[in-house]
This record gives sequence, structure tokens and C-alpha cells, in this order.
Amino acid sequence: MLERLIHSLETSPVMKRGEYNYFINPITDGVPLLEPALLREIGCAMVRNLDLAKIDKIVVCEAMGIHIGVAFSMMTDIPLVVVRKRPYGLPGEVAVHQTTGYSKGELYLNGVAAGERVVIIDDVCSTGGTLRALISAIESTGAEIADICVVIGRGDADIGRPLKTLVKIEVSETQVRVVDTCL
Ligand SMILES: O=P(O)(O)OC[C@H]1O[C@H](OP(=O)(O)OP(=O)(O)O)[C@H](O)[C@@H]1O
Ligand code: HPA
Repeated sequence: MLERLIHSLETSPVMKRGEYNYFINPITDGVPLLEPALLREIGCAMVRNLDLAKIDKIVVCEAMGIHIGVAFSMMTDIPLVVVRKRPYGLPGEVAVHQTTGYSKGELYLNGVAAGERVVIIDDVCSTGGTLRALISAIESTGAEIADICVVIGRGDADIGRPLKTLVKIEVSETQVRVVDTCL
């Protein structure tokens, strides 16, 4: 299991975004293309690794959480909430101030209510800026975060909660190395 993911990571090109070594991979970028078998492999690994008891919703961030969230939602029949980069001004909308290793931005959370149990999934955790901001936004709604899982863990970011990763990687200026897997 995870052979496709490991192969795709270890053949990922790396580019500079400022000082940040940014790897380019189908799961984290959607390019050059997403193979259905890779999505299935990741969906199955997430189902095996997440605690799905009494979960009301899956929460993902636009853009690169969406394909993973869709695969996972279709496998589990749990509804999906997409945290968007655009505000809608709906009642209860929560702004999420996101900082990554190479960007700053605003995301907007809708569709999560007090008392609900949610799981967060995403493509990658690097500095942890996105997950920390999302966790505090979800907590402000009064919902409970039951579990958090990313496909790829890069570095040792502290998000203040346990974080499950399917694979852990190290990224140099030229290549990605898979250093651990959840299996
Ligand atoms: O741990 P961090 O340093 O926060 O990095 C991880 C985040 O960076 C990427 O999102 P990005 O904001 O680049 O948007 P995208 O999903 O549209 O590519 C990725 O999808 C994660 O959400
Ligand atoms: O190196 C990266 N590649 C793709 N997406 C990312 N999101 C955070 N870091 C990265």
C-alpha cells in the first residue's frame, strides 16, 4: 500500500518559491495529472487511519484538499465542507487567516455548527500555518475536532493537536525523500 504515493513523491520536481523548496506533485498541485488509482490508494489509507465514529462532516481547504475530500467523502458517505478562498457573507461565516511557507491568505469557513464532530483532512502539512488557523476557526464555532489527517507531513510543525500523516517526507533543493509511512 502507498506505493503509488511514494513513487510520485520520490519523482517530484522541486522548485524555489522564494527561499522555500516547493515540491510539485499530483496530490499537492493537481499536475501533471491525478491518477484515479492514486486517489483510491490515499482514500483507502485515510479510511484505515482515521477515527470515523460518529463523524458529522469532513472539512477540507480549497484548493488542494478538495480532490482528497471528494474521494474520502464518496468512500465514507460523510458530507464534505470546503473552506473557500472567497467570502460569502453567510450568517456564521468564520474568517481563517492562513500563513504558509510561501504565502499569506484568507480562507472562509461555512457549514460547521456547534456540537458537530468533524475530521480535518488536507494534502500536506508543512509549516502548520494552515492547520493551526483552521483548527482555531473550527473551535470558535463550538464544533469538536475528532481527528486530523494529511496525506504528506513535511517537517515537524506543531499544530497543538495530534496529527496523522500517511507519509513523512524531507525536501532538499533537488529531491523529495519519503522517510516514514503510516503502515
Ligand atoms: O503547512 P502549511 O505551511 O500551511 O502548508 C500547507 C498548505 O499549503 C497548501 O495550500 P496553499 O495555500 O498553497 O493553497 P492551494 O491548496 O490552493 O495550493 C496546502 O494545500 C496546504 O493547505
Ligand atoms: O512544497 C510544497 N508543494 C506543494 N504544496 C505545498 N504546500 C506546502 N508546501 C508545499
